[in-house]
Amino acid sequence: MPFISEAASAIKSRFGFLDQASEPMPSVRSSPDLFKSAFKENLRDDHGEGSVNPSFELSEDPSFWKDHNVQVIIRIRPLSTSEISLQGNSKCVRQDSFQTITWSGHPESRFTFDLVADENVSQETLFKLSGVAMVDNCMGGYNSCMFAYGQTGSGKTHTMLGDIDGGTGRHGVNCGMTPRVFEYLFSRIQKEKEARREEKLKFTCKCSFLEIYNEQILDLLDPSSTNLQIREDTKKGVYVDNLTEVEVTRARDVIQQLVQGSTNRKVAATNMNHASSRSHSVFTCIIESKWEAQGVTHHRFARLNLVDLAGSERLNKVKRRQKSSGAEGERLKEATNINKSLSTLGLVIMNLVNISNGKSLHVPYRDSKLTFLLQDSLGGNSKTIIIANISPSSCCALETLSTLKFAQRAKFIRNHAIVNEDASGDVLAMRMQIQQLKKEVSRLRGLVNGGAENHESDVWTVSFPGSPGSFKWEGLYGSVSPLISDKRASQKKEYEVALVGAFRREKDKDIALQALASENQAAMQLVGAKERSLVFCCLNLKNSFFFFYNFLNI
Ligand SMILES: Nc1ncnc2c1ncn2[C@@H]1O[C@H](COP(=O)(O)OP(=O)(O)OP(=O)(O)O)[C@@H](O)[C@H]1O
Repeated sequence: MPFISEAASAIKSRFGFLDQASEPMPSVRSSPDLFKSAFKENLRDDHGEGSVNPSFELSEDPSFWKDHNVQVIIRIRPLSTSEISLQGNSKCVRQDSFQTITWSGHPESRFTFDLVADENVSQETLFKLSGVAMVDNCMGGYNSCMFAYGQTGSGKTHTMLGDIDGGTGRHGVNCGMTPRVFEYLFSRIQKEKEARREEKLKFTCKCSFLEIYNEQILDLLDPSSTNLQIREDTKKGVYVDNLTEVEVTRARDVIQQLVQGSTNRKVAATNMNHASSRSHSVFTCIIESKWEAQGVTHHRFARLNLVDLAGSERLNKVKRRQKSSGAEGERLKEATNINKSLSTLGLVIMNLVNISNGKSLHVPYRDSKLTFLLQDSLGGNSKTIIIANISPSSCCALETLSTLKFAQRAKFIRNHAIVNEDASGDVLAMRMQIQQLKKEVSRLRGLVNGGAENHESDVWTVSFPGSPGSFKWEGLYGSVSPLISDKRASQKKEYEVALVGAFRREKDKDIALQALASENQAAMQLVGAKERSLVFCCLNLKNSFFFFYNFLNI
């Protein structure tokens, strides 16, 4: 499809892809391979042959998302030719294992993450390690978010979008996370629908695509709209007012939206002469499903956010470049806005970490559009993956250290993801559900009250909106080590979230039950009234009959 390939090249330039010819990435033959044998085949697929030597065992933990809601991955891109011409092959980082990386400046600093992916980790492998689980989480009803962080040119767009080949329907080696995620999402939807045909399982997926440029939200699927506003709603959560939502039923629809949105970004870029890196982009898909089981209709909902953040840049660099290019203050304004929103992001993360360590702090979500929009993904109801992209070159040592520090802090964020699910149905089925929910509540209560050690100084009481009563939480902030206290705090939070969800569902069921009961009562009254009017009619008829009978006899 010529449209797709034209637009694909538009995306590449709009999103800051450099032409491979002008900026070739040398292949690093001697670097270590991160993969377990399970991934070698994919690596061969992508690279044409198994040319890399494994040295780090990559251990994927299938139960990771059961115990965690935030995953932090470091992705190291290959050295670029310009970096090689500046500093040769000199690197500022050294990878020690599949989870640890050392920044080799002064002082030397070692960092541990959920995964460190070096320059040999293919797009496909990265997708298998993070994208697959993210889609699975969404299918399970969890809000999910992936965002790419890093300095300008560190590989964020390569990771999130890569090269799009919308025409053939097959992924190229450099195809990024987003197209792969949707390809997998729709294949899973198809399989689920086939496997659960008797439950009448139905899915609806709606996409939107926006950018935050100079603290203004622009709809990339409707270029005529400007400065859209963020709203908050108890039911919908945080959303952007008047943002175009397009229903999609297959991966190709999504790619079309990506292409369309990215082309709109390119037009803006041509007119305003700003590059892709000057805006944050957020591609969102809302996945809703509906099915029937035991007379109850279930609804499930999940929001998937894929975020390509603008790259940070030191302002003195921008000023220097501005002087040499003669560009007006626009570039500086962009860079200032980007740095401001990224530092708000950093502050939000720092405060969230301090809160999870027991401090009481305000989280400045509303200080930037980015953090306001992503507040559920940061410390809220979401399972979140942060891919921090870095350049290994010594000439980016300070930027790389700053990204590693950011990622390190982000590792301590505690999110509280819950399954977004609801059910409605007939009275009997709902009664059964209430019974089950009551059992769930008493089980959770037992866990909360019985699971913790008894620290008398730490007894406190919590009550939830709509809950039948309050419950006691004992022994949280006693003389325990910060690590244990942290674990307990997070467990407690999880129980709290589960309880709130259970109480909310129980309350909803009670309300629905009451509504049905009053409907029933009204129906009974109606029947009563009908019966009375029928008796009245019969009496009238009888009287009339006797009247005519007597009349005729006369
Ligand atoms: N893992 C990788 N393997 C091969 N090439 C890569 C990798 N990561 C990035 N690149 C290349 O590096 C260049 C810069 O990457 P990219 O445009 O993705 O950076 P970015 O972080 O999005 O930059 P910006 O913030 O300016 O938008 C591109 O040519 C891209 O193809």
